[in-house]
Amino acid sequence: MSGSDVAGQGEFGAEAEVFDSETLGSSEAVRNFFGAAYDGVTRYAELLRDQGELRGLIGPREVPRIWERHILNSAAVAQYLPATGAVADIGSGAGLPGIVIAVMRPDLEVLLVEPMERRTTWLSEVAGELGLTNVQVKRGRAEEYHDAFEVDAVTSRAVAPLSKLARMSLPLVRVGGELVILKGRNVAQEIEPARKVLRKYGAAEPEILEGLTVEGVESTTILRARRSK
Ligand SMILES: C[S@@+](CC[C@H](N)C(=O)[O-])C[C@H]1O[C@@H](n2cnc3c(N)ncnc32)[C@H](O)[C@@H]1O
Repeated sequence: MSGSDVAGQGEFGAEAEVFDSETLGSSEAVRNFFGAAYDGVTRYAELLRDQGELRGLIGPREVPRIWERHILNSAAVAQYLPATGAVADIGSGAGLPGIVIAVMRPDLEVLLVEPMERRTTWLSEVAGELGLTNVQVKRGRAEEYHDAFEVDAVTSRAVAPLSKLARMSLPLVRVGGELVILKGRNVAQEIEPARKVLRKYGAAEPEILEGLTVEGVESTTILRARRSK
């Protein structure tokens, strides 16, 4: 994986403060936040820490900040997902946010859409290791599934600018469903260039939603757009 496509290099969360990931991951606030999902999320963080760099899933700089920039960041999206139904995470890569969602929301069916075999192998192994019976790994580009399935929500992080992401993802969202994507702080700038494609696929005006703050770690912004027709 080249440096440029390694997730989490400057896009998410605050750069200034560096937390000790192990300490953060075992803190009371993080335990309380995840509740019943804590053990599963912790196991996933350990797998990423031990194998993520070796398997080309995350860059070396990300290993000490897995909790801060990846787990907590991904967790922010869970609160905005529907109560039940199916969610497709487009471009799951190492499993962010898809695996975190699957652990936190066992009531949701989670489809992990990822074209690279090396990464789908990893995703299937992680799902097996964590005993996630609500995960399906779909190897391929999102566009290849446009006529294959529809879901209640599509999630995505660090895959493409909104205009491109909307084109690849909205055809997978059922009418009444939502695109719920993790974005950097400058997300508002992506809306104008995406308006035409959002209209084409019947998406309502996007909302910009707050992420979350746990133990002083601020996660990134979330953009949500409902498909109204
Ligand atoms: C920078 S990585 C981000 C991975 C993960 N979402 C994260 O935040 O760590 C982008 C991922 O999107 C995948 N991808 C690129 N184009 C795609 C497409 N058209 N459909 C689905 N996945 C795609 C890549 O293979 C890669 O795993």
